[in-house]
Amino acid sequence: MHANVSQLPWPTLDQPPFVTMEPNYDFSDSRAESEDWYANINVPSMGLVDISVLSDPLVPGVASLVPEYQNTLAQHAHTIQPAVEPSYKWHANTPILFEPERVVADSNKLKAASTQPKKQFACELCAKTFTRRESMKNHVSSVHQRLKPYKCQYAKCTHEYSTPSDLRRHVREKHLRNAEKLFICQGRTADGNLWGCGKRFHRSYQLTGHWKSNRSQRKCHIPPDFDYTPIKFRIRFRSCLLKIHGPSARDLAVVAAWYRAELKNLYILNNSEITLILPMFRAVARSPLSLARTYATGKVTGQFTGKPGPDGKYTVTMIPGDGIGPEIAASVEAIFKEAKVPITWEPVDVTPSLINGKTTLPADAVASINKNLVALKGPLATPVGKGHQSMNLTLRRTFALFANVRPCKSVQGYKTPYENVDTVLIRENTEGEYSGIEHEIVPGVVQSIKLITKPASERVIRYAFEYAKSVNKPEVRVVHKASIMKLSDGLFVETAKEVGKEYPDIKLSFELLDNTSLKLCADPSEYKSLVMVMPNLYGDIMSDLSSGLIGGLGLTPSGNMGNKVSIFEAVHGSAPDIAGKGLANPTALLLSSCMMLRHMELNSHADKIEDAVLKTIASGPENRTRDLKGTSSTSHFTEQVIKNL
Ligand SMILES: NC(=O)C1=CN([C@@H]2O[C@H](COP(=O)(O)OP(=O)(O)OC[C@H]3O[C@@H](n4cnc5c(N)ncnc54)[C@H](O)[C@@H]3O)[C@@H](O)[C@H]2O)C=CC1
Ligand SMILES: O=C(O)CCC(=O)C(=O)O
Repeated sequence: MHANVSQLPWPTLDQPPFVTMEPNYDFSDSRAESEDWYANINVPSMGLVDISVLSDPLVPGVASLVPEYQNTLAQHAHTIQPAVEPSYKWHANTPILFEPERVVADSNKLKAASTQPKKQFACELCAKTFTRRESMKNHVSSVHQRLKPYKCQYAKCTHEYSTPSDLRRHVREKHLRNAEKLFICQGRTADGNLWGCGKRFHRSYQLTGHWKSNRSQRKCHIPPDFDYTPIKFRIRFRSCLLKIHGPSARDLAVVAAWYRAELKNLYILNNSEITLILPMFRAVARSPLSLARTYATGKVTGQFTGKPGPDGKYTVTMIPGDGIGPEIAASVEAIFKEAKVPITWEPVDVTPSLINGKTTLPADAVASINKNLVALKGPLATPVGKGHQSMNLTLRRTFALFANVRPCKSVQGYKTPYENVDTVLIRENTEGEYSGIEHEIVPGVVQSIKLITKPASERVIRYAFEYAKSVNKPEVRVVHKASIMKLSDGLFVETAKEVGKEYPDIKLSFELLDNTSLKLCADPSEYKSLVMVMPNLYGDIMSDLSSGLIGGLGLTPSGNMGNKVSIFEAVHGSAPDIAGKGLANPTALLLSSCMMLRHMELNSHADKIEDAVLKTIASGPENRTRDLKGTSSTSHFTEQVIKNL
């Protein structure tokens, strides 16, 4: 039978998958980390099984918390991928087949091999194996001596080592002595058993009665009666590195499923990955889980550099906007006040003025945004077919807000035809069809110029790649119509191909806009694992289309990102049909404000507000606004969010 692991049914989890423990094993012995060790203890083995099951959403959280680890993550992008339940990703180099015959064959091979002297000490830097540890060490020092590619990643630590195990030892001894809440679990599965060890971090768990230690020998023994009941895991372990070796894909799946159910953050990694990201885990283990950024913005550009005032509060420019703008802005302000967000709003007016025939922003508004570097904006109405240019576009051009990030995520508790929609598109925000270069050639004939430039295409496409990296999405998809607009969209596509070369770990794909529209409507699940990037108008349209998939424009936030300034706003417009009636849904602006808070690194406030908003929507139609088939007014919704804070 050849069944691919991903075809196995997702296991049911009535019981924890571990029953017995490996008694008194000294985990400080590095042999535990080599494949040969498993051969020694005669586990019928299909080889070292490395699976990369990552529970989203920690990776983006990690990346945002410790930017210097982004490279590490990028290097391992091929193995570190967010798991999309219920499938799991297996190590790229280790195709696993659920193949009982092979297990038997493998164990026969092992038995045969055990009669010969074993070459069980592998050089970690090349493929050579040795029968004696000393020979292996001699080989390392003579062949690889001068190479010290393994650098300690702790801040201010400059140690470099030639082997991963040396680096590992250094990290353990120098940096992890006082680690808290970090659990490294090394295990194997056989008949569903798992054993593990907290190494010498057990003290912080206070699992008294279960752990014995001999600190002088730096050893930790797991007594045979160690009780791994899930409740302890649930309480104690927030981040867990779990390494599983085993003969049965199903066992691995059960363990993975169990841990995913019990732990918010689970990574299953191979040895070298563990070494590399250990410090990162340590940082994360000490941080709130809330660092996971759901409505995230890319961290590459638009980094917020503002500083709080002497009162500890940040000043943020508030543009209430037109139509429903003031109503939804008031809702945000009320909720922020109750949530005690350390922000002082600086309201500004952006009524346009025509100076030398150009639509111009009021100088006060420009000064405020330049000073505060961040703004929250309600919708601004633009007259159709006449009158001033769009103030929305003027703002984006004035502050060079070149990338518009538009995430769109199903709202739990509000049912729509598709569940688990999770798309993100990045819209070029300064030119394209929105460049506003239009003229009448002769009466009845007008020309509108779609301006596409290489620099603008390049920066938004690079932003899309960096964004994909930071939220751990493996693919960037360029949405275009270069079949028709061969030069303009053609330039966008060609630029993407060039930029894509800088990101070999991220897949670059292309799709015609009409096809994307069809596919998004027919089944948006494919778009979960990628970031779309596209010229301006396409982004505008596709983001409204995406909003339709999750319940409408009242739900979708956005961020206009520049290198210095960023402005956050809902995707929707001023909704003149419901303005002043108390019917507006403030969710989109609230979620935009959460994006803004995360951009400002005020993550816990963002989480608190986002949770309260989503909880309110899920609580029933009486607390939902009319656009979500509810009966609530804007003010009632706001009160409920405040109650749920
Ligand atoms: N970024 C911005 O400030 C944008 C401004 N606009 C401007 O907004 C004005 C109105 O444009 P429309 O085409 O009508 O688009 P719109 O987005 O304002 O409204 C479209 C539909 O969605 C509903 N809707 C939108 N937001 C809602 C919310 N928060 N709660 C409940 N229902 C909501 C409206 O009632 C309407 O039925 C125009 O002047 C347009 O130029 C349009 C899009 C974006
Ligand atoms: O400025 C406007 O009226 C429309 C702006 C727009 O298309 C957008 O924000 O998506």
